[in-house]
Amino acid sequence: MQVALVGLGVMGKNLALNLIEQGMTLVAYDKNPDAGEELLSCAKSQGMADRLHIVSDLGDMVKRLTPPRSVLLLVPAGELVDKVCNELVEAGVDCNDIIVDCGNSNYKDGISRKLKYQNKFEFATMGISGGAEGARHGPAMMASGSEGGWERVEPWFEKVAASYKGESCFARVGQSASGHFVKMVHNGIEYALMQLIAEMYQLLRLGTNRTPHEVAEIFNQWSEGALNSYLLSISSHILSLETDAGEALVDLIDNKVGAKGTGLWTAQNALELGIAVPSLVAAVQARHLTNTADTHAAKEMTYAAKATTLIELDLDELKDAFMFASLLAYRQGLALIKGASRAHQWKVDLSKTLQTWRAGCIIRADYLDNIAEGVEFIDTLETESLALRKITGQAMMTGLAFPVLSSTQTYFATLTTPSNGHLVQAQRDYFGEHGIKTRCGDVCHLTDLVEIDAKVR
Ligand SMILES: O=C(O)[C@H](O)[C@@H](O)[C@H](O)[C@H](O)COP(=O)(O)O
Repeated sequence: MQVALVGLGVMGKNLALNLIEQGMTLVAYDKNPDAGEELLSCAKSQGMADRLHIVSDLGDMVKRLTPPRSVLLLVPAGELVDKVCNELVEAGVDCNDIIVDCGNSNYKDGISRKLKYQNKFEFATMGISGGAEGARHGPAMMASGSEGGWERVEPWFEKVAASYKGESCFARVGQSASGHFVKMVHNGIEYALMQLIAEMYQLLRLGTNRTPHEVAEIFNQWSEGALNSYLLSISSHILSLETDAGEALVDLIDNKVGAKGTGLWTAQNALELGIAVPSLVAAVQARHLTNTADTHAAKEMTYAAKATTLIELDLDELKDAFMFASLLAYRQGLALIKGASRAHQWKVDLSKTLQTWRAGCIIRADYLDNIAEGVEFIDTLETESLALRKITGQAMMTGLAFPVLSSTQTYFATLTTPSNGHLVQAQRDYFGEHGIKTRCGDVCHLTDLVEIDAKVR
């Protein structure tokens, strides 16, 4: 099986070695010739160079591929994807060929590209998760589209991808560009879980005066149980790392957090679709806040450092609260995928989606076993929901910031306690006559129910 790959950055280079290792013959290209050289020497050192052909331009790539061709793109999201697609068209790809955009592209670009290239070649989208390690040894692959080209490459990707309990973590999750939407939401959940773990660390370290090492120990214990997850394990490892001088590695790192866009898109699309994912949105804004100090606005807002308060914490309660909040982050993400699939008629298969998240990806976690049975069980977790409420209250008393923990508690409380929406509706009708709906279902105005002599001016 011959396949081509454009883009030999961190993900591209590692996926290339994985594809070759799985028996594919690979034609690879990167506009930076050093990237090709580096891949070739890696392949040589692993005795796999015979199935690798580095080409110096896309024209040569197309010539070397036996039709029908399969080309994977792992280039930065944006106009570069179109530049490569157009060059491949000039080089001779045709309607029998499939080009799969595997980068973190915005799904909206995926939708427009499917239309744009429909008479030139099959354009398909696939989200790949797992970082360098995942790409090399088995990533999660969230593909989409029902075109003929997939049947040709699917058996190979099922081998290249991670597997969980004998099942591949490659799947076509739905129609159109839903593969990129699902990967985007994967990253939105990733943001929330990373921030939640950082908040647990902050609460333990500054709220109870523990060292990074002691926090690493606690996370380690949690990883031995149902809370085992990739992000918790790497956080425990990071917190245990020290310099030769005995300094905690984390204390050498600046607090400003980067972001490449998928988290932001998740928040934007949720707001556009009117689907509440407060934990995922809070995680995006938490990153923005770490960069606020540099913004002009901050220069006008000088907040003197505030003292924090130490608290006593029940570690079992903290663990239950963390578990519950983590489950609710997935729940919000799955609700967003469901809502978008309905809005775009993508027929996204949530169980296939969850299967792709079982191994290889960044948000892989043992408790996905439970979620795969359906998220309803979350409502039965009384002890954990009480723990989240209690821990959130205690955390607030420290004076430290817990944007994801608190927004997750609020999300659950909003879904499980009486709403205050009736007053907000009354306010809207009072000043804007926007109308209200009574509990009996009648649509009217306040003045249809009571006499209002004089409104507040
Ligand atoms: O699933 C993955 O393998 C990662 O999510 C990967 O896609 C990348 O590391 C993120 O895009 C980083 O995103 P930020 O730069 O926005 O944190």
